[in-house]
Amino acid sequence: MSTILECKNLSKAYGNKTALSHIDLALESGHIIGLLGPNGSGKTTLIKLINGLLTPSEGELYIDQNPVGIESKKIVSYLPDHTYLESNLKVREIIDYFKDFYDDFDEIRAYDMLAKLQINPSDKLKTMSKGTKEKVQLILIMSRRAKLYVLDEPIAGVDPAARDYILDIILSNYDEDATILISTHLIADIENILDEVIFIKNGQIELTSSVDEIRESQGKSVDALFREVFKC
Ligand SMILES: Nc1ncnc2c1ncn2[C@@H]1O[C@H](COP(=O)(O)OP(=O)(O)OP(=O)(O)O)[C@@H](O)[C@H]1O
Repeated sequence: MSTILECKNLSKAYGNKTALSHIDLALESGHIIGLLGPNGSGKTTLIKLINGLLTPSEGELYIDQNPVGIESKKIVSYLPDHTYLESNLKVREIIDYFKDFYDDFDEIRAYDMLAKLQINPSDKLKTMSKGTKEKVQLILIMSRRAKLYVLDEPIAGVDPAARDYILDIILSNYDEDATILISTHLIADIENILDEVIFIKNGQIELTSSVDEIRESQGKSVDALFREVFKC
């Protein structure tokens, strides 16, 4: 197992507003990790730094031993918290774009997941419900053979009945030595697939732990511990 992501004394401020403060973090490959914290705690800021959409105010960030840049972008598959796909396109046209754009895009995997979720590749995005659009975007992101998947609120718009099914599909399609970092508020829905959690509060790491450790040492679920730690 190797370190897929490392933050050293990482800070980010927007003007005089500190969003992340002196974060030290190392993530091992081969795990599914929940990035959990209340609104405004710094999750999206960290995710944007990982993806090179923001630059640190201080400190360093390495992905698979490389600083964030062209090399790291080749191995990170990123699902942002908003839709950016052109809504006038059909799903199969977007798949063609992804194939051209990413060497590691696995078309067969994408069509297989679409079929399992009964999404017609000939449909245009603009004809789909918000939840179905989110499913399509997630399928595209998970169809890359990336080393690190970074998912910002992946199932927020998906109905509860479909969430487990989607999570199963994600799990059955990703390589076991890859890493998934998931930011979510839907902890109870997702905690069964998590190996590790990071609790983040006011831009600082409050806790990093394996899920098993939380259950064994605290005798509670991640969701219950989160509610306790972040009680308003
Ligand atoms: N562009 C910006 N300009 C100024 N402040 C910002 C900007 N983006 C985020 N912030 C601030 O940085 C802090 C962290 O925000 P961030 O979006 O990273 O939190 P989050 O944990 O992702 O929140 P949520 O769960 O609500 O999505 C917040 O206080 C937020 O107001």
